Order: sequence, then structure tokens, then C-alpha cells
Amino acid sequence: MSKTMFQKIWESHVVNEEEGQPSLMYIDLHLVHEVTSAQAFEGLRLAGRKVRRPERTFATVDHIIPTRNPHIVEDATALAQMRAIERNCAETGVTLFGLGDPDQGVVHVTVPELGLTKPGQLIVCGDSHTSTHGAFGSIAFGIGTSEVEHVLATQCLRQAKPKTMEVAIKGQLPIGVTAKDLILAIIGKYGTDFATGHVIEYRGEAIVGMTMEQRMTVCNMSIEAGARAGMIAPDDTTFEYLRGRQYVPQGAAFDQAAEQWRSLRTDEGAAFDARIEFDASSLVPQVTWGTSPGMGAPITGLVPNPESFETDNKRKAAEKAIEYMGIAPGTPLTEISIDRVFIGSCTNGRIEDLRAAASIVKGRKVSDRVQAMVVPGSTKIKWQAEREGLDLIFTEAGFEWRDSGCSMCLAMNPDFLDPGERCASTSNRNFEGRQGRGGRTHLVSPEMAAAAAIAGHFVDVRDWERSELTGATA
Ligand SMILES: CC(C)[C@H](C(=O)O)[C@@H](O)C(=O)O
Ligand code: SF4
Repeated sequence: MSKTMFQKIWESHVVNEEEGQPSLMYIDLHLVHEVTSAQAFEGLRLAGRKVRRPERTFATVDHIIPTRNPHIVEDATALAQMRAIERNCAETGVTLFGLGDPDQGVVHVTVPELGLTKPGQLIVCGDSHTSTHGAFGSIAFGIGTSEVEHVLATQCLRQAKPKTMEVAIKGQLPIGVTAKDLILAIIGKYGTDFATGHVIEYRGEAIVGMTMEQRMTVCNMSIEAGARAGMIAPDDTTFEYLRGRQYVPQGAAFDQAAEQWRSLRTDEGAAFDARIEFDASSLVPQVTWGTSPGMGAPITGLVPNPESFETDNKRKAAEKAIEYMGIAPGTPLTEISIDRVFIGSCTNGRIEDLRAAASIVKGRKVSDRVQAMVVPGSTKIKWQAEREGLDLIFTEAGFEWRDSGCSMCLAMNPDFLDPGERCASTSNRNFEGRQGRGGRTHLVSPEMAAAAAIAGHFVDVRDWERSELTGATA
């Protein structure tokens, strides 16, 4: 029988199944961060249990840390969370990519870079954007703290089997249009709940043509469509990205693994529970105008009139969002001025994102009205960018160049917006207060954020000239 990639991976991880019950699943890789793990470790300690497979568990600090050097954690709660994860990992033998470690970074950035994320795996983390790892052809989803405790104790998890959905992308992305624009536009068109209860498999030319960084951007935001996870079939692009990384098999063993990974792809004729189609070929760079990732429009468009929505609920939601955002219906998006720019996060804080932003910034200056910062997604990305001279491009233009962390993606650390401040952000959520109480977030691609930093308002980056960056690739 033909099977989807999801089915193949799911079935190979079932430990036990009983009629009408969630399946008991084996977890290959358990990722842990400081915000959602303390109680789980405490639960283990109280029950006198050990971490079942410390060698399959990896921890990071990313959410609460300051991105200015020296990293002085002043907030008492943050400090307690950091000390807790340090102690918990030291006591249980779990590897921690802590502050100052070369492998430190946002969990969904540094872990794939290390080669820990591999095709065919079942990966969990107490974090919703775990869906990012599905870009490698793995099933990867977020879990709650009590589940974190369960996985720590048993390396297994009870899970109801999700449904499958094919998101078929037709055509290629036009020049100047990015993976971020694609996923924002899909969520804009189909809503923030179209994939609820489903695991998405993204397919089609545009997806096959993407780099791993771009695929991770797409899968990262699956959760904003309500999906349990997002996946992309592993192919040569995946294998070339992984080859030689620290935690993958080396030499001939890698080629053998790659052959096996290749067989994970969805078989011809396999059935999905649901399917949507999206045409990428006429896509335009996107900007969100509201307080959900689905409230977006092409940069050539206007802030919508709430009256234009079909249902009462949508009209009310748009009204409320527009009021919070402090913008008037009918305003061209290019006339919205900004105060802050944040380039970073597990959506768009990777080396290619920084290169893309730098190609817009090079030789230009950040607008006087804007405070802009670049926060690499991992320490290694920071170093790589510095080897390529990207840091100088940014700092000469007036950007701040920070250390890696979640930073202004969410206001859990010293980087946040003041009330009323408006930010062009490359992150994934624009909820009320997400970047600080009263802060206003517009989600965009790294290129669009960079151009907005220079102009002081949103602009259509397709009109801008890019410089050729000739960074080393080592
Ligand atoms: C803090 C954490 C639990 C949260 C998540 O689950 O996604 C955060 O990473 C986020 O992006 O909102
Ligand atoms: S960068 Fe943002 S979305 Fe990603 S894990 Fe951190 S807080 Fe969550």
C-alpha cells in the first residue's frame, strides 16, 4: 500500500497501540529549554526517577538570556530558570548548550545546525516551534511540561495520531519573494486554523527548490496555521546540508543513511486526509497589519477595512486588531512608519537570512527614526556572519549586532518594545504584547525588515537594488 512520509515515520515509532487509545510513541530526540523544563525535572526528582536516555536529550538556554555582552542576567526569574537548567543538566547527564557555549543558540536553530535533527526521526520539545525540524523529513512537534517530564522519564510519549494534509505549492517563487512571504501568504489566505489536527507535508516545485534554511522558515510557521507539525521530504538538498555535521554519521555510513532516508518520501498515489493548493508564481512580499499571523497583505496593498470581512467574528477581530495596531483602514502598507526593526528568531535568524538582509543594507544607513538590531539565531551563525563581514555591513549602517537568543521575538528577556512602539520583525508571532506590553509587531521577511529599517517605513523590497555579497562559505 502507498504511504505518506508521515505514515512511514509514525509507524516506525509506535511502541504500543490499543484500540481507541493514543499510541505510545518512541522519541528519538528530546530538546529542552529553560522555560518549559524546570517543573519537569523537579517532577522527576520528586519521584526519584532518572532521565531515561540522557544521550538523546539536549538542552539550550535561549528565551530568557540577554543578547548584549557581557550576559548579565538581572531578572530574578530568568536567573532562577538559568540556574535550574544548569543544575538539572549537570545532575542528569543531559548535554546543555549553555550561555557562552559555542553551540548555544535558539533551540530550533542550533540543533539542526549541529546535525542532531535527522530525517525519519520523531522529535519533541516543550516548544511550539519544534515544527521547524520537520524541514528535514522528521515528525517534530511541541509538547507541554507534563509531557516533557514523561519523555524525560521514559523516552516515550502517548500521542493521538494526527491527520495528514498536503499543502501543494504550484510554481516557483518570483525574485524578491521569500519562504517567509510564502508561509505568511498561505496563512493569510487559509487562516490560522486551517491545519488544526493535521501534520502538513509541503510539496511542489517551490519547496523542492528551497534551501534548508528556507524550508525551516516554512515548517517553523506551520504551528501558526494550527498544524501539529510541518514536514518536507528529505532529498539531496537535505543530505548536502547534513553531510559532515557534528552529529551525523560520517563517510560511507552517511551515504548509507542517506539512501535509507531517501525511502521516507511519500509514495506515488498515497492519500492525504486533506489537501490545499497554493500558487506561488504571482506572490508579492507580505506584511502583517494585525495581531495574528493570518492578518497580512501584500506590500502593494492597504490596511483592510474591517467591513470587507465576510463574518461577524472576522470583522470584530479586524477592528480590534487595527485599533491595537494604531493604523487606519485604507492606509497603504508602504505609508506605515516604524520605530524598531528586529532581524532574528528561529523563523529568520539563520545565516542565509542575515546574508539576505545584509545584501539590502550594504552601503545604506538606517533611518534616523529607527532603532534596528540583528540577533543571529546561534553563536556559530554569529561567528560565520563575522567571518563574512556581515556584522560590519550591519553596524556601519547603524544596526546593533547582538549575541544569539530569542531576543525580541518574545518579551521574556531585556529586548522588548515600549508601549506603542511599532516594529518590523522577522519573527513568527504578532500577538498583542508579544514583543512587549503595548508593542506593535508587523511580520515580514529579513529583506523587507532590512529595507524598512533604511526607509523608516515599509517598502516593496523588489524595487531595491541588492549588493552581491562575496562571503566565505567555510
Ligand atoms: C516559551 C515557549 C513555551 C514558547 C512556545 O512554545 O512557542 C515560545 O518559544 C514562543 O515562541 O512563544
Ligand atoms: S525565537 Fe521566538 S518562536 Fe523561536 S523559540 Fe524563541 S521565542 Fe519561540
